[in-house]
Amino acid sequence: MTLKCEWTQYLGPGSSPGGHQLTDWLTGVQPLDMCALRLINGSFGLGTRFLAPSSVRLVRKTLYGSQPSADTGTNVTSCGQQLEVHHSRWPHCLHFTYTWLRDHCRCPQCYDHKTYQRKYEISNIPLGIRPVAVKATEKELKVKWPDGHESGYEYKFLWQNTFEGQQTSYRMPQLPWTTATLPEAHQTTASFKNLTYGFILDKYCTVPLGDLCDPEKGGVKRLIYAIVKHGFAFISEVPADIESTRTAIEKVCNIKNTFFGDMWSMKGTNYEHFDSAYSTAYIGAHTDSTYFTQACRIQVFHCLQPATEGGENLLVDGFSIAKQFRDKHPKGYAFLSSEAIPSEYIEDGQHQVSLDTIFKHNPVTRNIKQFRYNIYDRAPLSSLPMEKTQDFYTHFSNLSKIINNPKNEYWLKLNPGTVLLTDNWRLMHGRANFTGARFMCGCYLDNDDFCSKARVLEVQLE
Ligand SMILES: C[N+](C)(C)CCCC[C@H](N)C(=O)O
Ligand SMILES: O=C(O)CCC(=O)C(=O)O
Repeated sequence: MTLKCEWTQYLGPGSSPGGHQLTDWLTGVQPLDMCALRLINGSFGLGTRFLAPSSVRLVRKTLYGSQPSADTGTNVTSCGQQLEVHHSRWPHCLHFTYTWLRDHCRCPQCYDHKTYQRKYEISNIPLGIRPVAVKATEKELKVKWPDGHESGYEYKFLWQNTFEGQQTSYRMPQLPWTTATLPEAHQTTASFKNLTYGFILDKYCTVPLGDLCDPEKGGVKRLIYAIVKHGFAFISEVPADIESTRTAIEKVCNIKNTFFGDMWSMKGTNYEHFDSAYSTAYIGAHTDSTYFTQACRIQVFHCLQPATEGGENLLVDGFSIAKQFRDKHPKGYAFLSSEAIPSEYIEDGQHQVSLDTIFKHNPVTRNIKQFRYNIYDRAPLSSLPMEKTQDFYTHFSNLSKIINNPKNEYWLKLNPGTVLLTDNWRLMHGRANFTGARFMCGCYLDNDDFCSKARVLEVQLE
């Protein structure tokens, strides 16, 4: 049951501080479930409102406040220059400063709904702006400004676009794993010793190519969902050649062109690029492109021809490593989250350099956003004063011990037909040394393009 409340239309700016008279604010009971709005500042009026009982209690508390009026009990407590809005479908109320509200006006004069761009000059908004009237309708919060301008805000817009609203918004869970907690079907191949050739595909992490091609089947969304959740996923039933791999990946996202090319391939014999990836050597767990200021986001591998012997791939979850390292070595975690380390890539015509930390965090939530770890591509350690270098080596080698713990190593054998996608901002990869004509192709996807695709498909990212 909800209550229908009616508030008088009075109240203009300049009234005395400490509250304003509201009369007949509670007039009846209605079985309606709508938004509730509480006037904090009390310098303007509201029209007919529908309030949930809990909101009515809030309103009463506010109206009677700390200094209830002896006569009518309808004074409004002044709580600063803001509105507090409570919607029956919100788990908590939200506060809005008037400047924020004016800045987020979505009327066609202020916002171009065709280009999704703002249209006004911010310095034209007086920072002390206050509305002359506020009204909460079923659909939106309406605000009238002193110059006659009117703004309307849908409640969904307000919830989705405030810091406070975002705190409780749904985010796709990222599930850090060790080999003990990998999705069940993967565990059979979790240890290098027990490696079964041709890993078992599991329904959580594998999307057949046909499901990517048919929009009805939602394959792209499922694939992205799995990559966000576990840091990796597979596309199965892909013809084992470079062009078919390209076509399959392009269903997901544009391919990123780097100096390795858009689609690249490695034979292990010809050193097409001067990097150990183009040899037959063992490569320990690492993330790629630490030498780019923005590392490639997704790493794609399609093994078109397996090795005669060896050549298995290794995956290690960097977010799980981050957690283990932070729990065991909090000082080391703080050090490697704040001290920047240079990385580089050098070959004929190329000298790529990037200076950044190993752990990177979302500047607002502080959650880990990226793990950058590559022992091979570290540049000379010129970013730290010599007196800090001993600390660096201590923390870095402690980190490396955790990375090399077999409980974090998931080894798998890639076979023609199944394409592996890993989140290179989270997962490390590596490979065993090999013999034979192993032929691997793949490509990278850019961070911005991949995240954009995820958002378009409504996968809520961190
Ligand atoms: C993947 N692909 C074969 C194109 C390049 C491999 C580059 C490896 C480089 N050391 C890095 O970690 O970025
Ligand atoms: O050959 C492989 O499977 C992986 C090579 C590698 O580590 C890389 O390309 O970064």
